[in-house]
Amino acid sequence: MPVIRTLTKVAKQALLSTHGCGCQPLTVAVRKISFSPRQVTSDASFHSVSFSETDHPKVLITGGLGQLGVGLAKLLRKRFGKNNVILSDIRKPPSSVFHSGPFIYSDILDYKNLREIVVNNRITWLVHYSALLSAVGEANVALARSVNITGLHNILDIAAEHGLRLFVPSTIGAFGPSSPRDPAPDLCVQRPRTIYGVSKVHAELMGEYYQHRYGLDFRCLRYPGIISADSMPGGGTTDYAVQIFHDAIKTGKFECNLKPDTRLPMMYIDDCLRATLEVMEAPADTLSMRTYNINAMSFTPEELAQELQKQMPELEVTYDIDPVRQAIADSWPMNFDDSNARKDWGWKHDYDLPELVQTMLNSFGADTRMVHAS
Ligand SMILES: NC(=O)c1ccc[n+]([C@@H]2O[C@H](COP(=O)([O-])OP(=O)(O)OC[C@H]3O[C@@H](n4cnc5c(N)ncnc54)[C@H](O)[C@@H]3O)[C@@H](O)[C@H]2O)c1
Ligand SMILES: C[C@@H](O)[C@H](N)C(=O)O
Repeated sequence: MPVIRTLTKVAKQALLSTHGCGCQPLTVAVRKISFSPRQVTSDASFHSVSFSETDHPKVLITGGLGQLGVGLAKLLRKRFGKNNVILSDIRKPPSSVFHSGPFIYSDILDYKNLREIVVNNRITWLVHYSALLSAVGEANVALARSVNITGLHNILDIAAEHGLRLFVPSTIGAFGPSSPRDPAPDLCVQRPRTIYGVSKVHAELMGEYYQHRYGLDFRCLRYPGIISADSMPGGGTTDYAVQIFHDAIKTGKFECNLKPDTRLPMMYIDDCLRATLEVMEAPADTLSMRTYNINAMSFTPEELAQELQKQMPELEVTYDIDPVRQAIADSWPMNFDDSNARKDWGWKHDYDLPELVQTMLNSFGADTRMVHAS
């Protein structure tokens, strides 16, 4: 590829001018030079902006209006200050979000616009949440390929060019039917059968490649299905585990689109967002790898319903299986081995199934009483 050829030439020239003999391995020289994988000319002068240890990061979150972004912004703003965390998306923010801190329009398919945002706001950390999830991805493969793969390429190049610390979430969906399922370790066969999963394996590999090749500070967690009370999921296979709370409280009934014995790894949103902050703050030398599984609990729809029924005995759960979602779920791990995250940077979850159910019901207030009474 011409870009790679140009980069190799630049790297070789830099190597020769710095070390004379040029006897160091090329990869070492490449890591030391903060050049961009895109838009590099042979006479470009490379420099990186340095920040003092006490500076807070300046964070940009892409795809920030989905299930996870607003909660992450809240957590990061508490830690780094309101104005140091910018939420972005292509959708119009609700007024509560718009008034809670900086929000900006950003389409990750628009490379120049992304670069302008990073430069003008002196961004140092990028959290890349934009994606099409597993079920909506299967319904629109072309768009999923574009957002999840082309969009990621833009993000990687911007991050490498501007020396950003980059977080890209991966997922249980990055595994497939030939992966070990109970539990899935960090390193094993990954042959997912969805465009979502394929794009996430691609993201893991590209991020790690950019880390080795260009010194990009890439960090990635494979999230389980995430459960939250005040934000709705964006079209995934694990959505049922959020919807059940809404329907239980509103109507006392829930129709599940997965079979009662479909076991999947799940996590309460607070654990997920805290893990994200923790891995972003972890000193680089504690990270023996750049893509980690994180785990909390693992349950089936039947087990979740039973836990809910302890507090809402009248809850009726029926099953009407969605074949697309069921096939996806059947190809995913039932459990995650996250021992490397626990060992390397001290990952520890707070919420198991009983605490999750209690916390979700508490978030919905006293509404459970209405169902009990009806
Ligand atoms: N929620 C989960 O259970 C879960 C589990 C594993 C991994 N993840 C990952 O975490 C990240 C966030 O997940 P989420 O649940 O908040 O997703 P979501 O589907 O709720 O939100 C994704 C956001 O991306 C935005 N988006 C779409 N196209 C865009 C574009 N061209 N430019 C900019 N933004 C665009 C959408 O408007 C949306 O707000 C995703 O990468 C997802 O793969 C989520
Ligand atoms: C698991 C995760 O990646 C997402 N919630 C999905 O089901 O697609």
